[in-house]
Amino acid sequence: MPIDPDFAAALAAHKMEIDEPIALRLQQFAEAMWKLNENLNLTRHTTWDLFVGRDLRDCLQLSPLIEPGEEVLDLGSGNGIPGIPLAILRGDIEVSLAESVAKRAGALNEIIAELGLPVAVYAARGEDLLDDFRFSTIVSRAVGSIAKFCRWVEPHWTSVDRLLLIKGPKWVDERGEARHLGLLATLELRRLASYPLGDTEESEGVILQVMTKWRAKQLQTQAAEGDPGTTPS
Ligand SMILES: C[S@@+](CC[C@H](N)C(=O)[O-])C[C@H]1O[C@@H](n2cnc3c(N)ncnc32)[C@H](O)[C@@H]1O
Repeated sequence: MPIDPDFAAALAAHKMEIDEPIALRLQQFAEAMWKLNENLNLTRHTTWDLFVGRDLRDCLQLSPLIEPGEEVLDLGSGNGIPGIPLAILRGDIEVSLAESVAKRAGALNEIIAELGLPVAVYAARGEDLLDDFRFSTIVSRAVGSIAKFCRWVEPHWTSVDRLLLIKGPKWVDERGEARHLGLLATLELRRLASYPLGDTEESEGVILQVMTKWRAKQLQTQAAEGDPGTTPS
């Protein structure tokens, strides 16, 4: 299968250089997802320009923030973003997807099978999985506010090291809300990446890392002692 010229043009327009074998896998993902979208309402990003400029941009910003060997859960995977592109971009990590709507989880399973990716799909609420499984990082986009995530994960911080949340410009308001509700008192929130979204000049995407202050301190101590630990700070 050759690279779709419109996909190649969108990558060039957004100044993204991706090795051809990886680009072909990403193309296969987008096409499989769009096919299922006709019945399942998985995405409104149905052009190569939106797929590259929004979806892929977020995934390419997220990818380098994850360490080799990490076990990553995409919570609220929906159309598979960011989890599936992440699994394509990073063969050195283990990706699982959680999607609470059974039909969408079924669609994710179909896409995973078509791409032959070693990714587990759970038709479940992501936070409930933390009763039985452990992940080093939960990644998520467009699922809930910072406050919502703090509440979901609050009883489960022994089952996850950190959250990496992809957010748009409203993240500052969300942080204010979470602070106001006292939900960040024992947590450290850091902005690890910010990048233009291209909608307007001011429109910015960010990747926020949330972890317990206790865990952040532990990682700092490990770094000072020359032990890389399991997740970066
Ligand atoms: C707006 S979609 C976002 C899909 C994708 N992450 C993206 O960025 O395009 C949100 C998805 O999260 C799912 N969802 C919401 N809360 C969830 C939870 N606690 N656990 C698992 N899935 C959840 C919804 O069913 C929906 O499919």
